[in-house]
Amino acid sequence: MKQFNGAFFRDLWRMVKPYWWHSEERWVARGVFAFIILLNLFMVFISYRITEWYAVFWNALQRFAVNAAWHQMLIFLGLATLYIIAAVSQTFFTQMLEIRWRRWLTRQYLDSWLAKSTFYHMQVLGDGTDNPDQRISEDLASFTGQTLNIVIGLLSSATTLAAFVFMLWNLSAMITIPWQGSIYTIPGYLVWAALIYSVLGTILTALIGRPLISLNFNQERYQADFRFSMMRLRENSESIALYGGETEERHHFLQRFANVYANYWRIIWRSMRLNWWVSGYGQVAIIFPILVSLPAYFVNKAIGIGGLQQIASAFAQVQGALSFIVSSYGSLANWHAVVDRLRFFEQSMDEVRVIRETHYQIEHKDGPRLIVRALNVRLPDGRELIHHLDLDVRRGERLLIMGPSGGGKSTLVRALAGIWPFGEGEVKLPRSDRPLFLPQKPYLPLGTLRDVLVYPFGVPGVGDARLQQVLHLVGMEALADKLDDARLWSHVLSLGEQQRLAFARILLQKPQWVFLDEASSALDEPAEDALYHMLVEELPETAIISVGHRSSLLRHHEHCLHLLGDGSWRLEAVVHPVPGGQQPALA
Ligand SMILES: Nc1ncnc2c1ncn2[C@@H]1O[C@H](COP(=O)(O)OP(=O)(O)OP(=O)(O)O)[C@@H](O)[C@H]1O
Repeated sequence: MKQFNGAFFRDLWRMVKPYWWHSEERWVARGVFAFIILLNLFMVFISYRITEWYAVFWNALQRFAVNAAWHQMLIFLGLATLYIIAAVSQTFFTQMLEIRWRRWLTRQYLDSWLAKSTFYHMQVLGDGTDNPDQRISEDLASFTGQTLNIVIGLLSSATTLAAFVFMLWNLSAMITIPWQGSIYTIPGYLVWAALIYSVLGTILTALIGRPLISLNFNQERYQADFRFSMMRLRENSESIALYGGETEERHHFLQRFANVYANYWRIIWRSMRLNWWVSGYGQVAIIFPILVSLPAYFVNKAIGIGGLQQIASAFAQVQGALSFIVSSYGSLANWHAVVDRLRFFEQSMDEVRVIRETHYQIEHKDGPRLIVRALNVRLPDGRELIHHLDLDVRRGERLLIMGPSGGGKSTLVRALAGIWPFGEGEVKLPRSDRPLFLPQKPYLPLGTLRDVLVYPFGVPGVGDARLQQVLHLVGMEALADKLDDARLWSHVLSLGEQQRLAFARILLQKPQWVFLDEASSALDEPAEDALYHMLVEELPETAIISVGHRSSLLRHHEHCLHLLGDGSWRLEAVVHPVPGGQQPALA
């Protein structure tokens, strides 16, 4: 069992406070919560009245008082109607509060996760947070739902318990026990009987059922493992089919399913033991309150059938309230785990923020062109990839970055884009220009081909004719009539075709600055050549900064930055020969 210590409650408070104390929705939330508590108190009051009603109604039946019995029927109808209205409203308002709280938290978490590329930095730093998507989609739902249910459930059980303990205490005065010629009254006799019976019963239920908590927890884990293994097959279907790895994969799936199967049998056996006990205990609960009240009924005839019914009903209420409190430890353990996971996720985001603020000394400023001054690019462990880089690129100029594999070319592009958090120096770029950064593997969002083409900024007012023209320019005219097809484009198109679409994006967005990180590496040389030609022709004002390995790219660039792999670098002008002459060379 997890510890409900100071640290846990501090964590919980940090998660609860922003919505209930600072958010713009706090007054609505508090109002709805107060109303739910009022409804709860009202329901306890009605239950109390119904329990009293038992006595009056059954006594009327015992006396054969027809009119009184009918009258009591009408009273019951009124009480039951009120109870139903309160119960339905309580569920409605609780669910409303839950979804509003969840919406608010989801927005907060999404904002923190997406802000300043935190999602990317968490991955770069390998901070150990598994599945942030699950934290946001599932854990936030569990957190809001469970927190409200636990708080409201415990409050309502405590008031029920107090009300019916009070009732049983008063009824106890009527019960006298004859013993060796004298008559005794035990103060609160029924209360003690109810408490001892319910507490013992619920503790035993809890002890027998306790292993089910970890068994159910494991079951979820095994199921998730099983599902995840199949998801990997879906993601890597082509490679697995090419390798012919089906037998191996089947073996893995069945191995994982074996865990699901074995654990489920443990659940079956444990549930059976629990059911023996719960059914027996439930049956005895019907007779036990009557049994302890019989002396009062038979010996001194202080209570009638009605009194017995009232006692039985009050007993059931006390038992229900106590068993909620005792057995809620199961949901409490689950709730604790959810709070831990969310706090861990929050802390990871905070840590990334701190690291970014302390390590990120690459200043990004507004400037007339791309100006890089004294830029050191580092790895997360502080190792220097590029030392003291100075660079100046004007609009319309084209720079090629070359160097050995692992020399830091992509990392430099990341640093220029402002998403690489390690290093120091200064990068200036005109703030009003929206630069476009294209990685080697283009990201194709889910949606229609039109959505894919205008990602990420959108192109207001662009018509089909323009989209088709652009597709034609990048050699993808075959897709011209598929603008509204919604497919998993990243799976349908080859890497080269995806890179062509990325070039189409440049033509549509017309950025002033384009950074191409091996963005044409999957194309053959003539195709790459044609795309670069077209780019220069269509967007002569745009600066192009490319990363590439092929020397054939030199002919499209005016300067070449060589990263030498040891941190040093060399900037050279590309000498373009007269048409028809040899390949371009470096000065
Ligand atoms: N998140 C990271 N954590 C640690 N090291 C990293 C991380 N990302 C990149 N590196 C390291 O930084 C170095 C430079 O990587 P980068 O991708 O910039 O090289 P590159 O010059 O673009 O290589 P290639 O030509 O193969 O694409 C590599 O040694 C790589 O392992």
